[in-house]
Amino acid sequence: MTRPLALFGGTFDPIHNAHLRVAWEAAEALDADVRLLPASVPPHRDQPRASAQQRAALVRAALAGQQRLVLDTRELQREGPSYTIDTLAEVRDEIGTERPLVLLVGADAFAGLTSWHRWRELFDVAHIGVLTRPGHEGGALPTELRTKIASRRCADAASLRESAAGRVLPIAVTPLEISASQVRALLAAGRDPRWLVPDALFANPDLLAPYREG
Ligand SMILES: Nc1ncnc2c1ncn2[C@@H]1O[C@H](COP(=O)(O)OP(=O)(O)OP(=O)(O)O)[C@@H](O)[C@H]1O
Ligand SMILES: O=C(O)c1ccc[n+]([C@@H]2O[C@H](COP(=O)([O-])O)[C@@H](O)[C@H]2O)c1
Repeated sequence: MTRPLALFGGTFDPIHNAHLRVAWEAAEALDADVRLLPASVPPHRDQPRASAQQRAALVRAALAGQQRLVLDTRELQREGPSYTIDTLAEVRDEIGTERPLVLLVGADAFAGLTSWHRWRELFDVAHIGVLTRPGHEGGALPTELRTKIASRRCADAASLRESAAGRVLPIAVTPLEISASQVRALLAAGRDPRWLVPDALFANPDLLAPYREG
């Protein structure tokens, strides 16, 4: 089996240090390349403060200087809600049927999986890596989701190399209690989110401007 490819989608409004650190730790844990995919029109939430192009520019700036985490802008090319099943299907077509593909989601996002568009099909196309997140430990999952994953759970990254899709792996990452909501609130209040977001986001004043405007 070849090395897995991992996809980490998000609204990234804006990207922050927890996104970066957990994606990095997942890349290490899985020995995978990780692509970060800003959603153009995120399903199931209010529309973001910054445009898709602005959020992608923030991700691009945040990732400068390293190669392991890569920006993938494919969701910006599609009309309508950025459904993850469509993204996975596109990537699966590109990489072929054999390579392990891993969808990375935070524990909070995973708990809401049964509300996602064609959620059951996600397991046909990819594995799911569930990243721990402070404040989202151990809550009961919906019964349907528990049933779906009962026989799919695995305990180590090596298991994800045995097939192309269909397993669920919990990935314990450094607990970092940072959220994009917190960063937006600081900026809206005229405060400085330094060291909650990468320094690169301050290099160009335009990057964080959408969050500072009244
Ligand atoms: N601190 C964190 N630890 C682990 N996973 C996280 C963390 N922050 C975000 N994620 C995960 O990153 C993905 C993208 O999250 P998103 O862009 O919505 O950020 P957020 O901080 O949750 O934003 P918001 O506060 O606007 O809801 C989701 O799968 C989410 O669960
Ligand atoms: O496909 C769906 O129906 C779906 C519903 C909710 C969230 N998602 C995806 O999950 C990822 C995290 O979402 P969010 O809202 O926490 O940024 C992001 O890539 C979203 O596009 C996808």
